[in-house]
Amino acid sequence: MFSDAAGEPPPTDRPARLEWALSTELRGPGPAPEGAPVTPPAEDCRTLSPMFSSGLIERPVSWVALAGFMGTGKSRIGWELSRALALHFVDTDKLITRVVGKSIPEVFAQEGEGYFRACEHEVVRRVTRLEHAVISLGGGTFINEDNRHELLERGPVVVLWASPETVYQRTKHSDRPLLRAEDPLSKIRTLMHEREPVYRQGTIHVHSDGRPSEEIVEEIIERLWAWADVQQAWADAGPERPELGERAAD
Ligand SMILES: Nc1ncnc2c1ncn2[C@@H]1O[C@H](COP(=O)(O)OP(=O)(O)O)[C@@H](O)[C@H]1O
Ligand SMILES: O=C(O)C1=C[C@@H](OP(=O)(O)O)[C@@H](O)[C@H](O)C1
Ligand SMILES: [Mg+2]
Repeated sequence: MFSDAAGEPPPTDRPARLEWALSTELRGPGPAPEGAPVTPPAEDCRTLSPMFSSGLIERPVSWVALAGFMGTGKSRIGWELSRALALHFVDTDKLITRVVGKSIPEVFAQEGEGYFRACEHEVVRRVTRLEHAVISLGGGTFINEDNRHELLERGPVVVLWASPETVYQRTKHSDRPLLRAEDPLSKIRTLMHEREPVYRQGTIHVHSDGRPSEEIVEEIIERLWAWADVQQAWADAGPERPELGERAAD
């Protein structure tokens, strides 16, 4: 059932499978996620342009993760953002489905949520070591404290936000195991309310309600430039930078 583009069977143990799945993902951008515009690349770019790691492309960051509730657009916006910034794209859910060899609903049903969360953690540890990548997380990935810590240590985490109603509209025809309920909208409201304080710990927050994806991507890039400028200013200030208390009094 599984073979990579070269026809090689994947390894059987999980860490090696993870490396294998990542290497196949990083070979090229793969198909656009559901709903994303399929814009033909300027050149055949199964692999990214050699310029992408050469320092010749100006971009605010060379690694960024997208977090947020289910249906806020992490997978789609992440893919579009990766095209705009000429970075690799990794969707952690997609990676898990490749590693385990099952869809996300099958993993939840057959292996249990705990197993899925363990896979998620392994994937986080691996993707935080990548260079030149946009990482779209699953909705629960950032909720785990260890994952959150590792991600925020690595780089900016952009949190996408949407109202429960928008999330419901965007997810009602898909199978998200956690949203299988008699009243999915209530389930969305409850779970979103529980998770909201944790999502607030992200670096940059962007609303996605009623906005076309291009506009969201544009805002993320602008906000990443502003964030990178601040990081640079702090780095330039060196050890003489004021303590937090002094800054607050400025
Ligand atoms: N800004 C947007 N406007 C309209 N539809 C969107 C937008 N962002 C995402 N979608 C659609 O909503 C659905 C869920 O998006 P997805 O990227 O899978 O969300 P997530 O990964 O956060 O669960 C997909 O069908 C996607 O095309
Ligand atoms: O919020 C969550 O706990 C989950 C979100 C899903 O990803 P999306 O946010 O991409 O739908 C997927 O990882 C899994 O169904 C669990
Ligand atoms: Mg997703």
